[in-house]
Amino acid sequence: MAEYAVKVDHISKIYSLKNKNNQHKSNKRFYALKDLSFTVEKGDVVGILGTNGSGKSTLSSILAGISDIDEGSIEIHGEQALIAINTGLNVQLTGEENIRVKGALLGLKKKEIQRITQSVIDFAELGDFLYQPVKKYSSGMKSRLGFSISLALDPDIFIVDEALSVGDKGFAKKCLDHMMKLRDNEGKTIFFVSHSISQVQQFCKTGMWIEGGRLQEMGDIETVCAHYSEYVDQLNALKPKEKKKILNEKFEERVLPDTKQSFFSRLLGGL
Ligand SMILES: Nc1ncnc2c1ncn2[C@@H]1O[C@H](COP(=O)(O)OP(=O)(O)OP(=O)(O)O)[C@@H](O)[C@H]1O
Repeated sequence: MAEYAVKVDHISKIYSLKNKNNQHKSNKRFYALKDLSFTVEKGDVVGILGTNGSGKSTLSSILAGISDIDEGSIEIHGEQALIAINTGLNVQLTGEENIRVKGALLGLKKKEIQRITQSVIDFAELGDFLYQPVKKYSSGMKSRLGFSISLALDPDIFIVDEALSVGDKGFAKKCLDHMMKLRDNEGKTIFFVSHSISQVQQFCKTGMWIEGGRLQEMGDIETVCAHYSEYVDQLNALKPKEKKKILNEKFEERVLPDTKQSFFSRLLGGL
């Protein structure tokens, strides 16, 4: 049996960019993630850091098996669950129906679905809202439901993408305490995406810093958090004009050269 939970080998994710008028996809392509390689051992708790648009959610959905990769390969050992804002819930259905649908999709028996429902009732503390359509939930309530369903399904690998940022502080603490128990007593593998450096530092063993779609640094949580904080402070200290210039350069580095040649360049190439 492999000792690692995840092995990622030179993966990239490419998106097509739309033209300015937003009507058609252009032939410009963009690296949301570029050439990432890393291994995560079973039982590790990895905090994923990075500024806006750096690629954290893209990586989360790849690790959860929801999004494909365009280059490289990925090996996952164990069942994964993504816990993210607005993911995995059908808003037309009630909370309780969402549990039943999820259970049925996973091929669970009626008794197991009942156990999960009870566990969600106890953990989410949504009261009668569990029987209301999810479209009537606040974002914090959706987070409570999504989190509680994933905990009850008991996967091997949790991918928590900013899911605690919308709930109230009490619920966030309850979730973190619960995940700490899973980390310490059950050796679950956890990926934890958050903009709260202190939360990541407190909870995770390993730090992963993604910047501009690339893996900037991975290692001991204290070191990675210190380097990332320093970078954010430096970025924030820049004048708006300088900051804009750097962000534009970083964006251009991620754009692939046009693959489709214009009519004239094809004509000239043929000469
Ligand atoms: N479906 C898509 N089509 C085109 N581009 C996309 C798509 N999804 C994400 N991107 C782009 O890929 C890049 C990485 O996005 P991602 O959501 O992974 O960043 P992030 O680090 O999670 O950001 P944030 O901290 O703001 O949540 C961004 O530039 C984003 O605009």
